[in-house]
Formats: sequence, C-alpha cells, structure tokens
Amino acid sequence: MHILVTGGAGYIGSVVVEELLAAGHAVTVIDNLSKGHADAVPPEVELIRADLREPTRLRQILREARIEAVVHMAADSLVGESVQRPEKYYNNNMVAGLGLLDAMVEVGVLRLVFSSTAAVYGEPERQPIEETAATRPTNPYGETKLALERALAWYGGAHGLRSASLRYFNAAGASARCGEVHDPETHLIPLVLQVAAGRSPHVTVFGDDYPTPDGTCVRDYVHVVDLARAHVLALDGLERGSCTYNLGCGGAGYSVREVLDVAREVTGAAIPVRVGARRAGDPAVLVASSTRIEKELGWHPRPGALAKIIDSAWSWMRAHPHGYAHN
Ligand SMILES: NC(=O)c1ccc[n+]([C@@H]2O[C@H](COP(=O)([O-])OP(=O)(O)OC[C@H]3O[C@@H](n4cnc5c(N)ncnc54)[C@H](O)[C@@H]3O)[C@@H](O)[C@H]2O)c1
Ligand SMILES: O=c1ccn([C@@H]2O[C@H](COP(=O)(O)OP(=O)(O)O[C@H]3O[C@H](CO)[C@H](O)[C@H](O)[C@H]3O)[C@@H](O)[C@H]2O)c(=O)[nH]1
Repeated sequence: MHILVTGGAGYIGSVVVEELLAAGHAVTVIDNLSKGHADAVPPEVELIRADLREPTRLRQILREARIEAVVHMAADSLVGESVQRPEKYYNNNMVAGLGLLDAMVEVGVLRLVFSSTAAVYGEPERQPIEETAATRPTNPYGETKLALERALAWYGGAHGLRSASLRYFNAAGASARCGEVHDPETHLIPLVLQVAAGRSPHVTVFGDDYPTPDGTCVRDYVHVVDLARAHVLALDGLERGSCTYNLGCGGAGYSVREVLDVAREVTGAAIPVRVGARRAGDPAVLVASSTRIEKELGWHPRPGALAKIIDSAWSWMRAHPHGYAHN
C-alpha cells in the first residue's frame, strides 16, 4: 500500500517509516518539522514539509499520491505543557486530527492507524491496564487523544473509516538509523543518557514518595522498533475491522531507580541523582496488558527489554553526538 505517515520525521514516526518500508509499503511523510528532523526520514521517502492544518494541501496530497492508508502520529505530546496550554493541544491534536479525518473521508481513504497513549486512562484502578479499563484522562493531552479515538468510532459507523488506535506506553530506545532527539528533552531515558555522556550534571528523580516498592514511579518501557512493528500488523489487521490496542511490555514495569541502575550497567557511568518534587500529573504506576494485540495480531515485544532498550539508545547517542544534522 501507499501510506501517508503524519509526523513521520518525529522520534517514533521515523522508525515506523523504516518498518513500513521493510514490510514492502510505499511511504510519504507529512511533517511541519516543529519537532521532527528532515534527516530522520530515509532519502527514498518523500518528505512534504507542511502542516496538517492546511486542508487544501492535505486533500491534494491524499489524491495525487493515491494514498491508501494513513498512520497519524503528528501531535503535541507533552503532558505538563498540555496542562499549561490546553488550547495548543485541542488545536493540534483534536482540531487538526478531525481535519485529517474529514479530508480522508472526502477523498475516500478509509484506513487509519492512530497514535494514542496510556494517558487516556488517567489514574487507573488496576494494573496491568487492559483496554477495557475506564478512560478518565487527567490532562488535556490524554483528553484530546481520547476525543480523537471517540471520533474515529463515530466516523467508522457513518463513513466506513476503519481505524486502529494504538495506546503506547513509554516508547524508548533507537533503531540503527533513528533515535530520540527532542528540544527540550523531557523523557527519562534520553535525559539519563545525557548525564552518562557528561552533558548534564545529574538526573532529577521526580518524587520518591510514591506507593511503589522503591518510592519512584513505575512505567512500562517499550522498544521503539517493537512499537513500530505493531503499526505494520495493525494496518493488516484493519481488514478485520476497527480496534484499540495497548502497546507495552507488561510484567512489573520499571521504577525510575531501576531505570537508573540499568543505565549505569549499560553505560558504566556513575549517573548522579538528585531527588526533586513530584511532577504534576504523573500517575504512580502505568503498566500495560498487551494481551489483546498479542492474541489478535501476534505482536510480541522482544524479551530482556530494558537493558536492550537503553543499550540501543546509548549506541545511537554515541554515534550521533550532535543529534541529526538538519532540524
Ligand atoms: N513518545 C512516547 O512515549 C509516546 C507515548 C504515547 C503516545 N505517543 C504519541 O506518538 C506520536 C509520536 O510521538 P513522538 O514521541 O515521536 O513525538 P515527536 O514530537 O518526536 O513527533 C511528532 C511529529 O509530528 C510533527 N507534527 C506535530 N504537529 C504537526 C502538524 N500540525 N502538522 C505536521 N506535523 C506535525 C512534529 O514535527 C514531529 O515530527 C504522538 O502522536 C504522541 O502523542 C508518544
Ligand atoms: O527528568 C526526569 C524525567 C522523568 N522522570 C520520571 O520518569 C518517568 C517517565 O517519564 P517520561 O517523561 O519519560 O514519560 P511519561 O511516563 O511521563 O510519558 C509517557 O507516557 C505518557 C502517558 O502517561 C505520554 O503518552 C507521553 O507522551 C509519554 O512520553 C516518570 O515517572 C517521570 O516522573 C524523572 O523522574 N525525571
């Protein structure tokens, strides 16, 4: 198929593009490069530098490139910022998302894989979290992602749009070509590795008084390459209808202190730590049950996860000490 990847110059998007190509699909990327990097897009893929909120351009791209399916990853995705600036998230995640759906329906592109998030669950009552758990987002980021998920269900009924909403837990790691470069960086693993590389003096642990075994937050880190492979499976799965899947590694997850310990083993660096205040909006534990996608689509994240994830990110960082060459 010819697939349009929105946000394909971003961290996860660039790896999804690699996996789609490896599966034999043709790919076009649309990205406004607000956060993405032109160099993250493989040279054989057309990168259209445009904003999703350009409706005429969007329809033209869908028609002229004869797009058959869309992987929609373009979004703003910082939980804290979304609380400070809800309008930015309602605009870019919900309004722009709805504009994309309208363009797709008008042009007759009726297959979509959507990047959703564990943030739709808010503070879940039970771990691991199943897709049937209550969705009660605690920030505008999760709220706007959930709003688009719900719109997808209604557009499906009315217009025959088939969709897969993939609720990612914590994406981490790198492929051989693509790694995580955000400015500012807010994610734990790249921040820890910046300290290991001597670029920052210490990691701040956001709270050590959570009701968890060592007092720090527990998360479910999933290798970005495994995550990307799920998109290929989800596209194939659309033949059977619409669906919603969690994407995590399950198990017990890893606390912030466990992440630090594994990073020390992988890098051989001391990685000094300071304990700071809790970060607003951080649930204590977020661990996925990914049983549904394992059973229905045969997706299996690779075992031995965290050390391999951190090792891949560390290798990429050392090979690309200045990140990407262009934006
Ligand atoms: N990183 C995670 O752990 C995580 C977890 C859950 C969900 N997600 C979701 O996965 C997706 C990708 O996340 P990421 O970490 O790769 O983020 P990212 O910021 O690296 O990538 C997003 C890309 O979208 C582009 N973009 C944003 N708004 C756009 C617009 N209006 N028009 C065109 N391009 C636009 C940005 O330039 C960027 O390249 C997002 O939808 C995010 O909400 C990420
Ligand atoms: O400097 C830091 C950075 C993070 N953390 C902690 O490390 C854990 C992971 O934090 P990240 O910022 O790496 O990731 P989040 O769990 O906050 O966010 C991820 O999960 C969210 C859903 O809950 C969203 O989907 C978001 O896009 C995705 O990156 C959290 O407990 C956080 O408090 C620290 O202690 N210090």
